[in-house]
Amino acid sequence: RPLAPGGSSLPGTASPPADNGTGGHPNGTLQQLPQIIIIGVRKGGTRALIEMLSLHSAVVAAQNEVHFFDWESHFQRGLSWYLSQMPYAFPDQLTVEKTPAYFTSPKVPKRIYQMNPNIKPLALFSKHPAL
Ligand SMILES: Nc1ncnc2c1ncn2[C@@H]1O[C@H](COP(=O)(O)OS(=O)(=O)O)[C@@H](OP(=O)(O)O)[C@H]1O
Repeated sequence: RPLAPGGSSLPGTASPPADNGTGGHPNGTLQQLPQIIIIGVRKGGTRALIEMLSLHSAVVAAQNEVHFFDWESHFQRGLSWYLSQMPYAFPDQLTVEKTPAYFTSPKVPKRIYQMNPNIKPLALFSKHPAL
Protein backbone atom coordinates (compact mmCIF):
# COMPACT_ATOMS: atom_id res chain seq x y z
CA ARG A 1 0.00 0.00 0.00
CA PRO A 2 1.46 3.39 -0.87
CA LEU A 3 2.79 5.49 1.96
CA ALA A 4 0.49 8.28 3.06
CA PRO A 5 2.19 10.32 5.79
CA GLY A 6 -0.04 12.78 7.51
CA GLY A 7 -3.04 10.50 7.24
CA SER A 8 -4.04 11.42 3.72
CA SER A 9 -4.47 8.92 0.91
CA LEU A 10 -1.96 8.89 -1.89
CA PRO A 11 -3.23 11.46 -4.35
CA GLY A 12 -0.82 10.97 -7.24
CA THR A 13 -1.94 14.18 -8.79
CA ALA A 14 -2.85 17.54 -7.35
CA SER A 15 -6.27 18.94 -6.89
CA PRO A 16 -7.14 21.52 -9.51
CA PRO A 17 -6.77 25.18 -8.67
CA ALA A 18 -9.80 26.47 -6.81
CA ASP A 19 -10.70 28.93 -9.51
CA ASN A 20 -10.69 26.33 -12.25
CA GLY A 21 -13.07 23.50 -11.49
CA THR A 22 -12.31 21.58 -14.67
CA GLY A 23 -10.06 18.94 -13.11
CA GLY A 24 -6.77 20.58 -13.95
CA HIS A 25 -4.97 23.77 -14.77
CA PRO A 26 -6.61 25.71 -17.59
CA ASN A 27 -3.81 24.75 -19.98
CA GLY A 28 -4.26 21.04 -19.21
CA THR A 29 -1.32 20.63 -16.86
CA LEU A 30 -1.36 19.29 -13.32
CA GLN A 31 1.09 18.52 -10.55
CA GLN A 32 2.25 14.92 -10.35
CA LEU A 33 4.37 13.00 -7.89
CA PRO A 34 7.78 12.41 -9.47
CA GLN A 35 8.35 9.29 -11.50
CA ILE A 36 12.12 9.93 -11.33
CA ILE A 37 14.16 11.10 -8.33
CA ILE A 38 17.82 12.05 -8.51
CA ILE A 39 19.11 10.95 -5.11
CA GLY A 40 22.74 12.08 -5.31
CA VAL A 41 25.50 12.18 -4.79
CA ARG A 42 26.36 15.67 -3.62
CA LYS A 43 28.67 17.44 -6.03
CA GLY A 44 28.19 14.63 -8.50
CA GLY A 45 26.78 16.90 -11.17
CA THR A 46 23.14 16.41 -10.20
CA ARG A 47 22.13 19.94 -11.21
CA ALA A 48 23.65 19.40 -14.63
CA LEU A 49 21.78 16.09 -14.95
CA ILE A 50 18.37 17.49 -14.07
CA GLU A 51 18.87 20.44 -16.38
CA MET A 52 19.84 18.14 -19.22
CA LEU A 53 16.85 15.88 -18.57
CA SER A 54 14.50 18.86 -18.54
CA LEU A 55 15.65 19.81 -22.03
CA HIS A 56 13.54 16.87 -23.22
CA SER A 57 9.95 17.78 -23.93
CA ALA A 58 8.73 14.71 -22.04
CA VAL A 59 10.35 15.79 -18.77
CA VAL A 60 9.47 18.52 -16.29
CA ALA A 61 11.82 19.21 -13.38
CA ALA A 62 11.22 20.63 -9.92
CA GLN A 63 13.25 23.82 -9.64
CA ASN A 64 14.33 23.41 -6.02
CA GLU A 65 15.65 20.59 -3.87
CA VAL A 66 12.53 19.50 -2.01
CA HIS A 67 14.13 17.54 0.90
CA PHE A 68 10.88 15.69 1.46
CA PHE A 69 12.15 12.23 2.34
CA ASP A 70 15.13 13.34 4.46
CA TRP A 71 13.82 16.32 6.44
CA GLU A 72 11.30 15.30 9.11
CA SER A 73 9.67 18.72 9.10
CA HIS A 74 8.89 18.28 5.41
CA PHE A 75 8.04 14.58 5.53
CA GLN A 76 5.48 15.09 8.27
CA ARG A 77 3.60 17.49 6.01
CA GLY A 78 2.60 14.50 3.93
CA LEU A 79 2.45 13.61 0.29
CA SER A 80 -0.02 16.37 -0.44
CA TRP A 81 2.67 18.87 0.52
CA TYR A 82 5.27 17.01 -1.55
CA LEU A 83 2.91 17.11 -4.48
CA SER A 84 2.40 20.83 -4.02
CA GLN A 85 6.15 21.32 -4.56
CA MET A 86 6.05 19.73 -7.99
CA PRO A 87 5.91 21.65 -11.24
CA TYR A 88 2.85 21.61 -13.45
CA ALA A 89 3.14 19.04 -16.21
CA PHE A 90 1.02 17.53 -18.91
CA PRO A 91 -0.25 14.04 -18.07
CA ASP A 92 2.10 12.37 -20.55
CA GLN A 93 5.18 14.12 -19.17
CA LEU A 94 7.52 12.75 -16.50
CA THR A 95 8.19 14.74 -13.36
CA VAL A 96 11.69 14.64 -11.86
CA GLU A 97 13.07 16.11 -8.66
CA LYS A 98 16.60 16.06 -7.29
CA THR A 99 17.75 16.18 -3.71
CA PRO A 100 21.32 14.86 -3.41
CA ALA A 101 21.02 14.55 0.38
CA TYR A 102 18.62 11.63 -0.11
CA PHE A 103 21.63 9.44 -0.79
CA THR A 104 23.02 9.81 2.72
CA SER A 105 19.82 9.60 4.76
CA PRO A 106 19.06 6.03 5.95
CA LYS A 107 15.31 6.64 6.09
CA VAL A 108 15.02 7.68 2.49
CA PRO A 109 15.07 4.40 0.52
CA LYS A 110 12.14 2.86 2.38
CA ARG A 111 10.13 6.06 2.21
CA ILE A 112 10.63 6.42 -1.52
CA TYR A 113 9.82 2.75 -2.09
CA GLN A 114 6.62 3.05 -0.07
CA MET A 115 5.55 6.03 -2.11
CA ASN A 116 6.19 4.24 -5.39
CA PRO A 117 7.99 0.88 -5.65
CA ASN A 118 8.43 1.39 -9.39
CA ILE A 119 10.12 4.77 -9.20
CA LYS A 120 13.45 5.30 -10.94
CA PRO A 121 16.10 6.57 -8.48
CA LEU A 122 19.15 8.02 -10.22
CA ALA A 123 22.53 8.53 -8.57
CA LEU A 124 25.73 9.93 -10.07
CA PHE A 125 29.16 8.90 -8.85
CA SER A 126 31.33 9.99 -11.71
CA LYS A 127 33.05 13.12 -10.45
CA HIS A 128 36.76 12.81 -9.78
CA PRO A 129 37.30 12.80 -6.00
CA ALA A 130 40.18 15.25 -6.23
CA LEU A 131 38.06 17.91 -7.92
N1 LIG B 1 29.68 17.27 -16.69
C1 LIG B 1 30.32 17.51 -15.55
N2 LIG B 1 31.50 16.92 -15.31
C2 LIG B 1 32.14 17.13 -14.16
N3 LIG B 1 31.70 17.95 -13.19
C3 LIG B 1 30.53 18.56 -13.39
C4 LIG B 1 29.77 18.38 -14.56
N4 LIG B 1 28.65 19.12 -14.45
C5 LIG B 1 28.69 19.74 -13.26
N5 LIG B 1 29.84 19.42 -12.64
C6 LIG B 1 30.27 19.88 -11.33
O1 LIG B 1 29.45 19.26 -10.35
C7 LIG B 1 29.44 20.10 -9.21
C8 LIG B 1 28.00 20.35 -8.80
O2 LIG B 1 27.39 19.11 -8.54
P1 LIG B 1 25.89 19.06 -8.04
O3 LIG B 1 25.02 19.80 -8.99
O4 LIG B 1 25.54 17.64 -7.81
O5 LIG B 1 25.99 19.88 -6.70
S1 LIG B 1 25.03 19.81 -5.45
O6 LIG B 1 25.36 18.62 -4.66
O7 LIG B 1 23.64 19.80 -5.92
O8 LIG B 1 25.33 21.04 -4.70
C9 LIG B 1 30.14 21.37 -9.57
O9 LIG B 1 31.48 21.27 -9.07
P2 LIG B 1 32.11 22.36 -8.12
O10 LIG B 1 32.24 23.59 -8.95
O11 LIG B 1 33.44 21.77 -7.72
O12 LIG B 1 31.17 22.54 -6.96
C10 LIG B 1 30.11 21.35 -11.08
O13 LIG B 1 31.16 22.08 -11.64
